[in-house]
Amino acid sequence: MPFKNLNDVKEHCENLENIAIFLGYNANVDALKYISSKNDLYELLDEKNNIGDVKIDIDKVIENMASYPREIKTPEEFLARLILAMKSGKPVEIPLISANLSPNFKKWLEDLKFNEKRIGGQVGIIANLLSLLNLEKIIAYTPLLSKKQSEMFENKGNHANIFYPVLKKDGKVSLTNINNAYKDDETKINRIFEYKEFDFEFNNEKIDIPRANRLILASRPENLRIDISEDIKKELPEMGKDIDCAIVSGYQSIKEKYSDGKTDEYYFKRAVEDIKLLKSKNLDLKVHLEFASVQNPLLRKKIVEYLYPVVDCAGLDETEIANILNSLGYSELSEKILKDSRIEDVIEASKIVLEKYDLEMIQIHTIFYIMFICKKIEDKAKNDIKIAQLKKSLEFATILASSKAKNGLITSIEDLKMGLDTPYNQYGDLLIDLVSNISNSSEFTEYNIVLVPSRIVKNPKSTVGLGDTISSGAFVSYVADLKNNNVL
Ligand SMILES: Nc1ncnc2c1ncn2[C@@H]1O[C@H](COP(=O)(O)O)[C@@H](O)[C@H]1O
Ligand SMILES: O=P(O)(O)OC[C@H]1O[C@](O)(COP(=O)(O)O)[C@@H](O)[C@@H]1O
Ligand SMILES: [Mg+2]
Repeated sequence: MPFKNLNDVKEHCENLENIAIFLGYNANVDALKYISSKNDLYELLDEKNNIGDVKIDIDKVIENMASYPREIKTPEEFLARLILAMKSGKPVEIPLISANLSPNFKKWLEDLKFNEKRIGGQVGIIANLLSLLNLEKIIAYTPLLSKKQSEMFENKGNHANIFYPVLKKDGKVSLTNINNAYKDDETKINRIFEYKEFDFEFNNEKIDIPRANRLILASRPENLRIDISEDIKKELPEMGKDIDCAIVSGYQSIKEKYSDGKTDEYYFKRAVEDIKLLKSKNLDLKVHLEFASVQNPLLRKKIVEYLYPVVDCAGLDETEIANILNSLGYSELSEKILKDSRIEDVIEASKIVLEKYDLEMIQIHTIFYIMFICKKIEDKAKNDIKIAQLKKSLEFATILASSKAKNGLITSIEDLKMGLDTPYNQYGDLLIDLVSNISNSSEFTEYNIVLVPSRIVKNPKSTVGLGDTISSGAFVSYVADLKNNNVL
């Protein structure tokens, strides 16, 4: 066990303090609605509750559960997807295109009471986490930065360490404290439905929610473009020189077509350029891509095909790897993962993706484990050290996740005691044995498969952002090992 007590965790955090990172592209405000009991759910379904003066048509909810709408335009479509999500206990994210919403759904959403607001989006969540872990420098880039949004970035380290690139009047770009860098932009608000484990009845069926989880209704503002303006873009090579790593994400917001005629291809090509520019003067720069749920299979495939070839590491959850496999034509394997969640299938899927795009490493997080898969180093002694380091990075990530699950937020390094005190889940030993058997099979002789069981919090305060927390914690620890002792 690499971390026996909080001091060991603190010591590990100190290794991260000389790391500088670039984060792009998505931050938003998450408005959270807690669904903690069947009564909270029945209230949403109640025909007479009239949220926004809207009468819910339960027959339509039932019809929509069968048709599984991928885009949501009405309250009944939303409630159908919510019940399906609760039935599965799996993470779900669905885009909301404001222009397409029915007037009823707009009124319903406006009238719905949310419990709290927090920073969201991969960039938002990761910037705040890495700030309190005292990283040297965090360049957090997001195209929209309203005043409200900029204030939600918390410079919590022992020095202000979250910066935003600002174009000055003299034409130079200056890295400015993000709290002072806001523009006249709109605030992007996502609605998060956090449900707990409980059972309920719907349409004469008893549904037992297997796991607390979240459904995200992700806004897609028309003027949000996943892009960096030319003035800032030209500075990327210099920025890249001064950082050790980057985490990119947010491509799930890219649309097939925009009102000005631009297309997804345009933005994907520019996104590839950004990564190449960041790496152009720093060949050691490591780039991690954090995946998210993408409902459109064509766009999902394009994210993978454009971007995986230019990044080093990929982070994703079990549903996301299954969906990628589906887009790449492996529908049978994808179905198996979605249905049975077998680790053997997840490992096979990861190997397919790792090899196809020549990635250095894949990190998968599921409810029961977090796992790295990467190529072995030939020298056995060095490889053993590498395995120990990778394991430590994953341990650190599970501690971060379970601290956040317990408390909703991580407010200081001291909070990590909560995660440290949470035991591994009950399948931990079994999973370690399974992975050890798979690692020893002839198919995996060239690979390290390193797994750490999750520390599941039974009644999590919230679950949104846990994946981002895990991925950034594991990746930054990996980069710190590369930088600080060069064994990997
Ligand atoms: N209740 C939980 N306790 C600890 N860790 C958890 C809990 N629920 C989820 N997790 C971890 O977070 C990721 C979620 O990743 P997403 O990218 O947000 O889907 C999950 O895989 C678990 O490892
Ligand atoms: O797709 P969008 O609109 O950028 O939003 C991403 C969403 O994913 C999150 O970043 C959370 O992701 P995870 O739960 O996978 O860590 C939310 O905070 C945010 O609402
Ligand atoms: Mg995620």
